[in-house]
Amino acid sequence: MSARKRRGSPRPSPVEAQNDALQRFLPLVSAEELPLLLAELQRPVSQALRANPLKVADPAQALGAWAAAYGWETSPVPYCPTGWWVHQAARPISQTLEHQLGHYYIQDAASMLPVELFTPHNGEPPLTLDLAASPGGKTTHLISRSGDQGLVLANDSSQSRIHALRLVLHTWGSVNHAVTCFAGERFGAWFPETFDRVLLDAPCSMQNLRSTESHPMRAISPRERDSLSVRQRNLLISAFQALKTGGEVVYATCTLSPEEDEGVLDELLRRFPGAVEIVDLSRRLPAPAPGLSSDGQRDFDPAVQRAARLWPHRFGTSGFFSALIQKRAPVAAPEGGPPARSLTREGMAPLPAARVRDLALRQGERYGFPLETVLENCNLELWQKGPQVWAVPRAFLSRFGDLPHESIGLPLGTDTPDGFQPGHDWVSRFFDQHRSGREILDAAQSAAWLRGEDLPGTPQHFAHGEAAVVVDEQGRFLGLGKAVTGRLRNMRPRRLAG
Ligand SMILES: C[S@@+](CC[C@H](N)C(=O)[O-])C[C@H]1O[C@@H](n2cnc3c(N)ncnc32)[C@H](O)[C@@H]1O
Repeated sequence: MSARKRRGSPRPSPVEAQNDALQRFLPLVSAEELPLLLAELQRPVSQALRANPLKVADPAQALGAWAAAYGWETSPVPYCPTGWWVHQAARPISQTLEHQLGHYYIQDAASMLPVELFTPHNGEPPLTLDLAASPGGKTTHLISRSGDQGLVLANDSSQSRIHALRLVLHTWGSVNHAVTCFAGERFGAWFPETFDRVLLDAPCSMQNLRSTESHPMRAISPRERDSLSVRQRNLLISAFQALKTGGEVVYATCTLSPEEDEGVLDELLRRFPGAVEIVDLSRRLPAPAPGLSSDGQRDFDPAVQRAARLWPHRFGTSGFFSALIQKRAPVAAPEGGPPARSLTREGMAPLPAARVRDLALRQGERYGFPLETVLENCNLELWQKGPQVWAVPRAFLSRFGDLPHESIGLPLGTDTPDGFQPGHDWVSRFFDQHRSGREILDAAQSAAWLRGEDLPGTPQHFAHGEAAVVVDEQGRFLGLGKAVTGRLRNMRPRRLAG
């Protein structure tokens, strides 16, 4: 039991925690900016969303259509072309079909900055490591930025947060990713000089000056802060070692504590002199938001001012910190290879070529879906695990084939006694390419279907046990159905019931 509990003193409320943090940060804000910060903190922060270019061909056009349909008042997030604030909403942004389908992700606007900082790739699609990824908001952004080409290795050390990460990536429709669960500190030794991009969205004290219902601020002791900054430093060193020379690391936190922000960058610069280049972000942002030169007790390396410190009044966000770091020279890394467990030991086996051809033929005949072309364009192979068939990234197999993983790629579907049943997330991702085998529902039927009900009556165009792609009158994907005697059985995943 903690000393506080033994003494019976109550924990500071989120508002008290926010006030404490504000008092601590006040000396770091200039006299001219202070009134702006205080005024900003009186305003509620607007919700924001980021559109999914894997599923939405023209994000701006889609945003316009959603705004009209759901009564949203929006404005663009200036540094993220796929991001918008939603200031007013007749229908909440968390309660739409498009949200369920992964057409957009709800994300604080500050959190849209870090991934936008990576330089656009040209040539080979990038090999990306997301070192602390759960629940996966920024992982989806990394996947959008690479067009789901190359590979995103999404890692998080917390087993209890892996399920959420996997779900977010499957809903987003990503195929070229793998999920692992290791301490991020190990990657520098396991994979030195390997990745083109590394994102470290570090575990932090969340002293961001905005306490919301979903993310209440809590008080942090100096001891806790110190131990967090040691962890952040070790994670950033590991991220830097795992990066290829010439590659980029983005370091981000959702805290304004200098010990966890500029202080961590300062230590990286000292650790690897001559190898670390902190990129000047002043021209990359709509207005300057420089890092601090000092925390009041010690002066930092002047290079850390090139980072972005988002006091809430800069862009109307929560407090946030981000830096883009380039690797100019190789650095020493501890020795030690990664653990290995073959895919066969995981119960996975490559699908024989004849079975792939057969599946492709049936998918083509029934849904007009060009399976082999999609596998080729996305650089995927089909593997079987139990009754499930998975589309697995070749980039994972060739580089990390034996690395124990939590999941890789996306399920294409499942073998059932009634034949092959396509996977919901697969069809949702490649919906436009499933041109036939559709069942169109009217408005009343669609509403019932979305409540999880079956559709009464035997569907005409489907053999017994066959899967139908169910759409509404606007042509939106409502899930898959299975034709059985007397009804179309609702196969929407239970997680979407509501
Ligand atoms: C700020 S959150 C990441 C949020 C995520 N990037 C997103 O955008 O949705 C930090 C994450 O770091 C993870 N974490 C904490 N210590 C870690 C470590 N040593 N190695 C890897 N992950 C760690 C936590 O489990 C937590 O999920």
